[in-house]
Amino acid sequence: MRLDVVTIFPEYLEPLNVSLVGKARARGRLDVRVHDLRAWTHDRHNTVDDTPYGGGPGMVMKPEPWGEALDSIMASGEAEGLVKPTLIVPTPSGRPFTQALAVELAERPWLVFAPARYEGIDRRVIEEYGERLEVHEVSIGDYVLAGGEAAVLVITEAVARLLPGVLGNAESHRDDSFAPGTMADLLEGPVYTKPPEWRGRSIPEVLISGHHGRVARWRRDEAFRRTSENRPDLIERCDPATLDKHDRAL
Ligand SMILES: NC(=O)c1ccno1
Repeated sequence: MRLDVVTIFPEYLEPLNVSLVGKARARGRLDVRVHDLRAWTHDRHNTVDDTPYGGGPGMVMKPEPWGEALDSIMASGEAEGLVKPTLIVPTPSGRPFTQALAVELAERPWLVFAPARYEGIDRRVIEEYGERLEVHEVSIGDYVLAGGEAAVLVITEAVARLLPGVLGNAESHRDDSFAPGTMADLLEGPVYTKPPEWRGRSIPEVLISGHHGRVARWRRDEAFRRTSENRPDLIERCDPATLDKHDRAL
């Protein structure tokens, strides 16, 4: 997967050089290219924003630098044999970024991120590229950040960990919270490791029972309990047949 990020704060994306994403890049699973939007400005001040039409607070990101940047990046990808990227625009007014969308995006060969600053990007940029590309305006939560770069880090990690060969154990994301399938979209339950006793706290006996069926049942029940406590909305969403299927599989 190739992944391009256009930003006025390239240094904000330094974390993409470390940990899981950094290792994926080192293994050639991920080709990450960070671009400074100001490279596509032509005035002395490298201007990327201006006052909003209709008045109001703050500034809006100008369409010209974005248009030149996205056209240039698309041309570079096409020169490397890539067809068209999926454009991702992190914004508090986007649709929720979910594990299901992460799974969908992990199947794409090329993602381009357009994290905005200020009050956002001139709408005509989304309209222009929406006619040519698949565009996802996504929110990582019901809060407003100073810019979309933090959301790019979140989305990139959620997608990168799903790429083949990135997670050490290919099974690791099978039981992820929110992962469709065996845990029926329930939250992950509690996890434990050695030592068996810590500050007078022991681990659930079932986990050292050696009885895989009992362990699986315990984990499912704990996932159900934690989901009921923290995200009852997910229980409502659960398809009873899926839950039953999981029970039958235990
Ligand atoms: N909530 C978000 O995804 C977001 C992106 C930029 N600002 O907020």
